Amino acid sequence: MTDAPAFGLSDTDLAAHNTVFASDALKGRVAVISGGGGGIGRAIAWLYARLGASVVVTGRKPEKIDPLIEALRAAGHTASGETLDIRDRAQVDGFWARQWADKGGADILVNSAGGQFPQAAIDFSPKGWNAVIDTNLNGTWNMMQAAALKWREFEHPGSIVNIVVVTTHGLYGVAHSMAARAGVISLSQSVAVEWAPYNIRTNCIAPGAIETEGWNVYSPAARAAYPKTNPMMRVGTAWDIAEASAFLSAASGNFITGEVLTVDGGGQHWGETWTTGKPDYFDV
Ligand SMILES: CCC/C=C/C(=O)SCCNC(=O)CCNC(=O)[C@H](O)C(C)(C)COP(=O)([O-])OP(=O)([O-])OC[C@H]1O[C@@H](n2cnc3c(N)ncnc32)[C@H](O)[C@@H]1OP(=O)([O-])[O-]
Ligand SMILES: NC(=O)C1=CN([C@@H]2O[C@H](COP(=O)(O)OP(=O)(O)OC[C@H]3O[C@@H](n4cnc5c(N)ncnc54)[C@H](OP(=O)(O)O)[C@@H]3O)[C@@H](O)[C@H]2O)C=CC1
Repeated sequence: MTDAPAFGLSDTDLAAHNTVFASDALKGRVAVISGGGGGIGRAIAWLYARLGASVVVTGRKPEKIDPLIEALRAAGHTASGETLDIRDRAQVDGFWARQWADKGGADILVNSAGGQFPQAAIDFSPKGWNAVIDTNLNGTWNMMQAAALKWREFEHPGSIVNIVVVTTHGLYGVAHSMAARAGVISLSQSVAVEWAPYNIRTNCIAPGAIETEGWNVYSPAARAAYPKTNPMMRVGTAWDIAEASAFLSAASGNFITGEVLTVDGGGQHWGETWTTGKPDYFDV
């Protein structure tokens, strides 16, 4: 079990957390979750499995994925996984080919793989910029297109949820990620139309400050300010995102496509998040 993470919910928490959904809300569905070993992806894997889905978790590090699969199976759920770098198109295509050839295809894709490092934009190195764009924009696209090609080939309906960030207001020190995620949102809105004839829905979730192990890249001072970045004056949990994602993936989302569901405690309307710490210039 990947228990007792430094930040966020443990497998024990996720196995027992209350849910508003019926236990068969995703019965018989196969859900692929990229970044499934991370904080939000792991919560999504637990919730979807508990709602009856067979979950397939992917990520680069087997040490994050393997214990999760073991824990899900020990709890009686159907789970499998593969190591996969979403930036590597050949790996992505190979994964989707195997998923359809040997593992029963897929109905749902959740792209939770992603991330960035906090730095003032003026100091970005070309390599750092490219790493974040490649991960969040190209990597997400690789997974989306590879999934959609299979859904078109097999004339099978599909649903995609992309986990992005709030790009409209108030998140600073991660301009590379803002650029990439704005790209993912626009892309998702475009293909929501283009792929509607294939019965593929594409939506995004924009989380606010959600306490997960992904917060390790932020300084203690930056993290300490996160609860005050929204009018609810607290941070959210990975479960908040998992339930929003389930809403979009399950039948409750059947008439929703091209949407961005913001789950940020109202932070898009009030508050600001400085991942690098707030510069004195703005501290008036
Ligand atoms: C509430 C707040 C909002 C929260 C939002 C969240 O999403 S939270 C949760 C989200 N979770 C996460 O965000 C997960 C954590 N994030 C990551 O894993 C990475 O940021 C990644 C997504 C870019 C992966 O990149 P990768 O696999 O390629 O890893 P790599 O290590 O090889 O880096 C490549 C290059 O990037 C550069 N560079 C990297 N770090 C720094 C830095 N601190 N400083 C400066 N530059 C940095 C550097 O150029 C480096 O190359 P070098 O110079 O070393 O040869
Ligand atoms: N937590 C928060 O406050 C917020 C999070 N988000 C976004 O939500 C998503 C999930 O975040 P969260 O769970 O908190 O972060 P985590 O860092 O816990 O999880 C992200 C996961 O993505 C995986 N990943 C990163 N790069 C790649 C890659 N190239 N190929 C495959 N997998 C990759 C990592 O797995 P591995 O290391 O094994 O590759 C990691 O487990 C991210 O996109 C994040 O930016 C958005 C807003 C706020």
